[in-house]
Amino acid sequence: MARITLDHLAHAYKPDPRGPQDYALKEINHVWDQGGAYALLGPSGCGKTTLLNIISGLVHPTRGRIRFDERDVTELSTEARNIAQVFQFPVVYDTMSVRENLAFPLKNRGVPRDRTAARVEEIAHLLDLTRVLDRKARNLTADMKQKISLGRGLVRPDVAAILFDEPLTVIDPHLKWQLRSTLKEIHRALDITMIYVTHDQTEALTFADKVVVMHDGAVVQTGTPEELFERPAHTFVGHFIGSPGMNILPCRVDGATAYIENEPVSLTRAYRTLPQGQRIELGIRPEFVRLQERGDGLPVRVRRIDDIGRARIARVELAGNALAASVPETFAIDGDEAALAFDPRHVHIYADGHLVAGEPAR
Ligand SMILES: Nc1ncnc2c1ncn2[C@@H]1O[C@H](COP(=O)(O)OP(=O)(O)OP(=O)(O)O)[C@@H](O)[C@H]1O
Repeated sequence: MARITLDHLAHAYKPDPRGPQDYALKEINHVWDQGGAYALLGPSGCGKTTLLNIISGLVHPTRGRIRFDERDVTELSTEARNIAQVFQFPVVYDTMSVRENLAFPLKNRGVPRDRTAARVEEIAHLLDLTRVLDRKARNLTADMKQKISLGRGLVRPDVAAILFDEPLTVIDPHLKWQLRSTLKEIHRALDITMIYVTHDQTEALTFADKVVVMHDGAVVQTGTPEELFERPAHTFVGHFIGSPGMNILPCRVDGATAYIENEPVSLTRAYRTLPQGQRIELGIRPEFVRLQERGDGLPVRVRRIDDIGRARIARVELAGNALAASVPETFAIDGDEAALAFDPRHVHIYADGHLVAGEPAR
């Protein structure tokens, strides 16, 4: 078990990288605490697998060091790093029984038989595999096989960390929810550092205590699910997390007021020194924008109202910008004219995509 430190780590697949555009992984400095449940979240091609492969030792980084506790492991093989990995597709021995599959990583390392047997029982119990322990893996479904792969990753108690790369890809949708919660419980029970790579925000937010969000080869925010929701550090995080994502609108800011075209929006923070020449935008999540009758608030045109089960979301147009807003249960629309009320505590200001802190408005 270990704390994993990434120290000025960067990677380019090209042999002679010149600018940031040549790096699949731009410089990252990060500490994965011992025992943490982390998700590495981002769209396809953002560099998640590259980073995971650097941690496991499958890829040697172009620059920087990687340490497990105080030990520099940058030059060590995967084997020597003592990392367990679970991939998208099951890695099981078809001719072996489930019990033999689970025992394999321990047998390989010379763990005594009685300890192996007890650990296999424990992991099988956590994954609900007890009743199939003596069946051959060959005859099981893809879901079950992936559970065995998970079990083989989890079975070694001494690993520095377990890395999961999109482990639920082959799992049947109705089982995914169940297995996500199971993995979370297993993390609590085993106290092992786990890093879970996914492009699926639901998987990341259910599994992880801390989520590392990547975009275009760079980490754009590391935070708890609440922090990512409440205070996205980058417009990409606002947009990528949430359903629908954050509304992001071009604006002009004067002290503690933002203007969308000429419509004023009050802010709880003041922005006296916004960077010159950068793209200034306002971000607010649909959950904090309320649709109401024309009168007070920003005038909008309602394009449509979607019922998304737990809420109604209005798609509206404000000064030529498309926005999503919450529709209160009691609100009934007449025609397409309405207004919006922004909760000022949840309005954020961004410069070239990055959150600007501002100061408390007086
Ligand atoms: N072996 C390789 N050689 C050259 N370029 C690569 C290699 N592996 C990945 N890349 C490139 O590096 C970038 C990051 O890829 P990576 O696989 O790390 O992203 P990802 O976020 O894991 O995406 P996905 O979920 O699709 O696997 C992409 O532009 C990809 O094309």
